Amino acid sequence: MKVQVVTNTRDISGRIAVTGSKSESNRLLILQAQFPNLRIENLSNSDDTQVLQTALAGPKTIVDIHHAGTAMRFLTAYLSAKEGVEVILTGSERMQERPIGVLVDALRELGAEISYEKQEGFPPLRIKGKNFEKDRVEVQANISSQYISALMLMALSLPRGLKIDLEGKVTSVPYIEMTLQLLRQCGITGTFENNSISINSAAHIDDKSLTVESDWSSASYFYSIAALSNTSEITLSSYREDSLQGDRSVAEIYQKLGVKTTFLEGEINLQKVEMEPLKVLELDLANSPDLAQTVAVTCFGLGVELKMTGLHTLRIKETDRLQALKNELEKLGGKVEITQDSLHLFASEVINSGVAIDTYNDHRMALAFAPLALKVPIYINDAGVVSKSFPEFWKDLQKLGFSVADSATD
Ligand SMILES: O=C(O)C1=C[C@@H](OP(=O)(O)O)[C@@H](O)[C@H](O)C1
Ligand SMILES: C=C(OP(=O)(O)O)C(=O)O
Repeated sequence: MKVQVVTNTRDISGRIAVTGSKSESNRLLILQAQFPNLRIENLSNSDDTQVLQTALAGPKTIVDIHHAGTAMRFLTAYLSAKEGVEVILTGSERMQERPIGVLVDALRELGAEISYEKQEGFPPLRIKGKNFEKDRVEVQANISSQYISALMLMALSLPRGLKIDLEGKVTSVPYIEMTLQLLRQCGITGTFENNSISINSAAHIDDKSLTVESDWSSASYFYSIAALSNTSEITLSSYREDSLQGDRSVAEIYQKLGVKTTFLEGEINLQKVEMEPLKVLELDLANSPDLAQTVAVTCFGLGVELKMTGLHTLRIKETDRLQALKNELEKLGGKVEITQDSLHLFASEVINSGVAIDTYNDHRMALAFAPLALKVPIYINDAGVVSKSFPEFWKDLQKLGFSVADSATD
């Protein structure tokens, strides 16, 4: 479905309840599979969480996790350490291009029986569950933190727990810290110090109910709306100042772009404030890669030059996000230079109107470009992609006064 997004007002107000964090939800589901006395509140309603729930619901011979990176990586470790399991773990065409060799090598080192069904280093995988006896492994940490979180979530099932030594520059660190904090909230002990992680064995946990905080990556699109508006009074729930999510850094980033965040009881309020216009924004997003698209589009809309680094993981996500951003921002009239790990957007005053944005099977392309409707009418191709993380997004935009119309023509 292609949609046209427009808005007649640039004064945006409203109240939105955002779904639970998909990162927290998917970690807690893997823990719940091991400890059924764990209760989870405010679980994400994203596709990525639903496919993981379905995969964990009962034994299957083929598990298809579609586009969900966390589900693919977490299940690979979880299933390979489960004696008696025999399964083929697969995903979408794109998932079959997203590397998993680093995780498979680490698991094989521990005693796993995993083979590649098609291309070496990529899904689909044939997994035969085993009891692991080793308690120490080395893993390359500069490609995806999901490999490390996957090992941590499985580690507690090993008889002596697991020590994981991280090699190279560790990327997306807050996601590793989130995994450790959630383990601790369940009563499982562990440490993460000096590139070394230790997780202790746990056979059971006390009855526990944990509430997932709403998704800060999803909140970023409302920050972009606030920044591109004339005035904004947007309230989002349920958020807290002591979040486990690294993307909470969106609040500090958008402060520089004129958005003030006020933490209220379980909510945040986003207000556009008057400030001297920013000329250049420089950011290292190695800890918050999922914010890259949001920030790039906001800066383009505001005519701010943007120099982003730390983007080495973007090329192996739902699409090559660096190339996709360059393609679509240039269709709108922007000038963008990319390298393997950086993006430079030049300040521009012109925004082409009525452009149809391609989304490349990537939810964040649709989510990030839609707020630009505050500047020019815009079309979003394959608008349904948002359901990977944020199924309610188009309805929520309408609540804020945007018109989102099915554009069946052309
Ligand atoms: O562990 C997680 O929940 C995630 C880790 C990050 O991936 P990388 O570690 O591959 O950068 C992030 O981009 C992804 O959306 C979710
Ligand atoms: C990269 C993402 O997800 P995943 O890697 O879990 O597919 C994302 O949601 O932006």
